[in-house]
Amino acid sequence: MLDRELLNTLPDVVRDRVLTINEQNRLRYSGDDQQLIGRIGYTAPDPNIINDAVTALALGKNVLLKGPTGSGKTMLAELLSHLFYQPMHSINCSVDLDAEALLGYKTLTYDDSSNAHITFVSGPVEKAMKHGQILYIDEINTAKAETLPILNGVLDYRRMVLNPFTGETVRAKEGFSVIAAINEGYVGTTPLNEALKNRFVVIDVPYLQGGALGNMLKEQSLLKDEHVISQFVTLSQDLLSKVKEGQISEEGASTRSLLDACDLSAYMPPQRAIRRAMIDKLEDDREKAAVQNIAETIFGR
Ligand SMILES: Nc1ncnc2c1ncn2[C@@H]1O[C@H](COP(=O)(O)OP(=O)(O)OP(=O)(O)O)[C@@H](O)[C@H]1O
Repeated sequence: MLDRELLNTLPDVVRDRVLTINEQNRLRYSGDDQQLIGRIGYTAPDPNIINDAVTALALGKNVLLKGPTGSGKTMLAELLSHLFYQPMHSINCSVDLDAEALLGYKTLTYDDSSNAHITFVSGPVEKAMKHGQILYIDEINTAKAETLPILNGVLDYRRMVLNPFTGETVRAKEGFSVIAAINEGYVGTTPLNEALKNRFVVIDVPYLQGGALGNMLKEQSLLKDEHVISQFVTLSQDLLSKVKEGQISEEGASTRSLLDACDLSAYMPPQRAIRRAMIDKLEDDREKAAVQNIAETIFGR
């Protein structure tokens, strides 16, 4: 079901467009494809995030979600897939990502008479293009610079790619769209090449804060004590101030880690939960001490 409350936050023209695409896709997709349709779960720190991402996609733009680790970029991509009722094919980039991981690979198959055939198994880029569906490219800035140019033609007005393994020129069917995510400045990432970045509309995805964070923690975490949840919201706020002052790195204030700490706190004292889920992940001793101090101020020793 579409989330009516969420849809009502969108301007009329955008909402109508989403409803039309959603309805058309509902009639098109069944079975396997339905399993690739994302879930509702993302809470936006600012309603313009969803509004602008939906608008850009409805206009056929590529969307680049930019934000720190665990800020909900994948969840937002899933929500967009859900809103458009459009299956989503995902690629998790890394330095090992190669053309085969994007486009597909050849393999040997056997028919009923045990005769061997070489068949091509489509990768996520080819599948999303041929079916006119969503391609989600996670951590696009961890891929090797040599691999990404394959995507240039896919991302611009041509919407096509030459598959070197089959010799086929693949053209995207209507409805094909691309959502990518980057985590700028994180270890192991490189700044995204300008030509590639130029092909996207950029949406910033910051960490949730305040009341919206409290509601999300209430909904998603195992912790049900409202007072302790509000203490975690304060912890997050104080951590983000330290991030702004440059005392701790952005991932020290990750919503994902905060959620883990809340879950653990349902079964152990918050201080220990914070150490396991947040402090011990950090490399730098000064950062560890800074988080520890904040936690002690809020939860006591
Ligand atoms: N705004 C949010 N709304 C709902 N859940 C959130 C939000 N932000 C973070 N979360 C929670 O944190 C977890 C991590 O979110 P997600 O995997 O989408 O982050 P990400 O930005 O894609 O992370 P990474 O950059 O590490 O891939 C989710 O499973 C979800 O439970």
